[in-house]
Amino acid sequence: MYKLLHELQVELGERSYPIIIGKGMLGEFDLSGYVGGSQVMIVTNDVVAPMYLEKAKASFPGKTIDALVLPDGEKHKDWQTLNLIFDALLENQHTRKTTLVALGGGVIGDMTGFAAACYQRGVPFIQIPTTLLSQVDSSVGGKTGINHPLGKNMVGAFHQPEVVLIDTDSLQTLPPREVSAGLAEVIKYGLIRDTAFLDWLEQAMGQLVAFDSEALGEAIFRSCACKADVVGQDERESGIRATLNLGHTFGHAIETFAGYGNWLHGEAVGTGMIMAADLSLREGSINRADYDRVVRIVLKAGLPSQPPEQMTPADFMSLMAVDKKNVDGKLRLVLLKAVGEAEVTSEASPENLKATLNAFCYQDN
Ligand SMILES: NC(=O)c1ccc[n+]([C@@H]2O[C@H](COP(=O)([O-])OP(=O)(O)OC[C@H]3O[C@@H](n4cnc5c(N)ncnc54)[C@H](O)[C@@H]3O)[C@@H](O)[C@H]2O)c1
Ligand SMILES: O=C(O)C(=O)C[C@@H](O)[C@H](O)[C@H](O)COP(=O)(O)O
Ligand SMILES: [Zn+2]
Repeated sequence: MYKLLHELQVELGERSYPIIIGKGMLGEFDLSGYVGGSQVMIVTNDVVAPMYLEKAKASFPGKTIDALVLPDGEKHKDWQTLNLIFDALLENQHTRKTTLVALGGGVIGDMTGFAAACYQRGVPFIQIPTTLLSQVDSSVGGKTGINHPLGKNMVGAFHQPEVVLIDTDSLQTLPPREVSAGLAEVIKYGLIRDTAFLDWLEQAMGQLVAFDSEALGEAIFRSCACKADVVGQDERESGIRATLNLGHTFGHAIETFAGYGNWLHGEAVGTGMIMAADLSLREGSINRADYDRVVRIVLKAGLPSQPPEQMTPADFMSLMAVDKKNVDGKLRLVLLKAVGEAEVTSEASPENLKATLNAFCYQDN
């Protein structure tokens, strides 16, 4: 029998939905009430399927279930793989009443959500995230999409799920590197809006990297609460939601430069948050002790603190020029006003930005 730990609600009027967090949920918790029609298509990958697909099927009693197993990895978050979802839906005669189910990490969640946003002009979908990163971040909020060779998440749609089901037991099979990657987004919430959470993370980090189930459950709950609150205020990123991008302007540039999948998203965000903190220090909005605090917690989570060796300041500048936050050709960055408070600004001094890039890149332009 499952154990329900927490239930939260993302408040978005008629698009509101619950986030259900517990242990032993997969296969035990009945999700069929969230499926409008009779058809379900579970989309997963070749790493997750052997571990969790049969269990996931058992969460939809009474439904006709098809499953699609995609190749694993960030490098497959692309048009070709997305098309495999449409192929499978059409080959199996899925109608407008079908429900897609994303079973896996953020890559599967983003692609399945985007397929759901597009298929026959939009069908419902359910998120069953199985990585720490997807449980604390990507399964909540309705950002869906794929990568383009020239930029991360450049093609996509906002499309909210019907429900997010989080089984914390699934984390026990994750490689340690993936837990660290998920912790980057967890730390992000502390840095942008919750100093009490950051204090807690500093003392709980040892347990978190050691897969302590209770600590992970708490981190997931508090992260989802932060994200649900932000998304509830600003579903389509016209304001406060952009602060969830702390570290991502630098981080997305790193992921694109390195070739999708060579740096994990969370690793790039970890280094990106340190670079954003360095720029915030140069801008005079945080002090040296704050900066050191950011570096310490990122390192304690087992994340990298330097971009790839071959990456130059010019590489950063050209890749950051396609960031989705930019307006009228002007870079907009998320910087720290304090530890626990973030702002989106296009006013960072070009000299300070140059100094940050020079400080972190091994190579000159
Ligand atoms: N939509 C959003 O709001 C949002 C937020 C953050 C990140 N993202 C996106 O999410 C992606 C990163 O997600 P991710 O870190 O989950 O990566 P991922 O989906 O690639 O999963 C990481 C690895 O873990 C494997 N895996 C999944 N569950 C497992 C389990 N329980 N046990 C063992 N292995 C398991 C996967 O197959 C994969 O190899 C990026 O594409 C990023 O851009 C989106
Ligand atoms: O939900 C959001 O909003 C975020 O920015 C969460 C990020 O962690 C996530 O990586 C997101 O996919 C980035 O979005 P993008 O619009 O910068 O591509
Ligand atoms: Zn992210």
